[in-house]
Amino acid sequence: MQGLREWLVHNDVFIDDRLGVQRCSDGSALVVALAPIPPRTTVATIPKSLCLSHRSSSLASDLDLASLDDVSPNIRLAVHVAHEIACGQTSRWAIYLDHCPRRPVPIGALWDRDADGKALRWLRGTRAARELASSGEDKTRLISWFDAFTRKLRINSAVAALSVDDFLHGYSLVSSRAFHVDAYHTLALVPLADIFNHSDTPHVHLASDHWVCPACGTLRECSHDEQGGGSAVGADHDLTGGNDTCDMVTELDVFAGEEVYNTYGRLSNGRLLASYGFTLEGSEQDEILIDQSLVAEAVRRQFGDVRDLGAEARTGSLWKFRDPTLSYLADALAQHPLVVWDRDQAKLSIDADGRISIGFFVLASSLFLGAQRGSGSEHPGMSCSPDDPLALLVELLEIAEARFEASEDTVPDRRHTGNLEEHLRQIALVIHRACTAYVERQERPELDCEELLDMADSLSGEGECAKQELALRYLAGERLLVQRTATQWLFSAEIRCKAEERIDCKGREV
Ligand SMILES: C[S@@+](CC[C@H](N)C(=O)[O-])C[C@H]1O[C@@H](n2cnc3c(N)ncnc32)[C@H](O)[C@@H]1O
Repeated sequence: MQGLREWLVHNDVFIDDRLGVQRCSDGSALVVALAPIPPRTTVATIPKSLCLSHRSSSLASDLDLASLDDVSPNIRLAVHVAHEIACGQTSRWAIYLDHCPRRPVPIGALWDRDADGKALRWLRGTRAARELASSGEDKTRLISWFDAFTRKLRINSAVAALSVDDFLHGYSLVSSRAFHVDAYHTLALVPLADIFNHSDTPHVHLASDHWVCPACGTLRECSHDEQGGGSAVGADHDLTGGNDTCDMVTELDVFAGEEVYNTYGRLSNGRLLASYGFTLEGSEQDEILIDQSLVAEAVRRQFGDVRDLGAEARTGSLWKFRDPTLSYLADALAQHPLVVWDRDQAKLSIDADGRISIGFFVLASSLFLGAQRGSGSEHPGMSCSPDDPLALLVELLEIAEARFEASEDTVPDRRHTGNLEEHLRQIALVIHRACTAYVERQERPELDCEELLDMADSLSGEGECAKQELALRYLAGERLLVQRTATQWLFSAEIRCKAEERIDCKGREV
């Protein structure tokens, strides 16, 4: 890595002497601390002019690439990166690119529908599969986009010689290594910053002034200010001076000898797998998304109601809390063991601790809460009016917490909670049913986390096997979380009995 370090220093990169860059036996690289480093230390500064972006690459002013303005930043930068790699030693970034993976990084987005079919099957019905679908950029689509793009190029265009493999390689580097730098470069490869691995409790983060002139990249006043910051590239770029750097800044104490981790963002394992090709065990940022249709169907089956709750929730007519209510609910849920606050009321999710989002709980409770609105029915011992669904909701949450913490039917005194207890039992069963249905849509729903991990352990090797192993470990993590959530809601013996009446020992509905 000495050659890379020299190249970085030669290009005005500052690297704290306490940082070491190491190459591992598998060819990957990482950053270690050679001595203790306190928090709030700037351990590296990288001039933005050294970042490889669509603004700085040797194709920056190539008119052939004007059509790239309409594609995603990932695809656009992938073409520029692929071209720089193809330039070989004539590229300004040759030494840096030599230290990047030479073969495509196996990010989920590039898994092949045929060759990696088994691995992809293990992802069926998971958050990872959802991430792959939502980006709209899988291998098949990328290949057809590239085909169409290159067909429109002039024969002697600088990018006409690129192969689809070059492009996919570039795409995998961009997906797994690029950062959003600022309003001018947008997405870019940032040498050195991209050697840090990711953690959900990172030591460093990348700091960069985002609000530069989007037309020329300067931090200072410029002629584009009067024009309202145009998007055309001016001839008089000024990328020098000021704090025109990307800085790596510590946010924790770093101890001598430990690996120094960055953060790529608050990313779920599904997203990490799709965009970076790895997952974190026990990640605090993990989150599973549950389809509205699953919860709506569970409500329908539990309460025997035929209304299409999913549609109601989608149109926002079900529940919309206003600002003062939002903070009240957020406070009520600050320490709740089963439900977590989320400003996005439409989000139905399970967090890394197995807590469901408030949107999930509200949808699961919707028929009950909705039925109370204006019903005039009395709830013995209730401190809220039946016309006040918010108070009812908070009361339900309080009882759920008390029941869960006590794990038995002793507190709070049932006489004071009246028939709310019975409604809560129904809601708990809805949540349990929705979680079970989530697993039912996945591959081999009868297998638990341990069994999936045993299967992953039995696989070894590279390529397709490694992808299958990754997919199995990912699925095992999801299964553990969803089954834990489902079980958490069976907090009283009565609910357990009711759930057992309709599911077999493998969690399947009977
Ligand atoms: C920005 S690069 C980090 C540097 C990289 N290790 C290298 O060899 O240059 C991101 C890639 O590093 C790997 N990576 C990063 N963080 C990781 C982690 N916590 N566990 C496993 N792999 C990780 C993944 O392959 C990911 O696609």
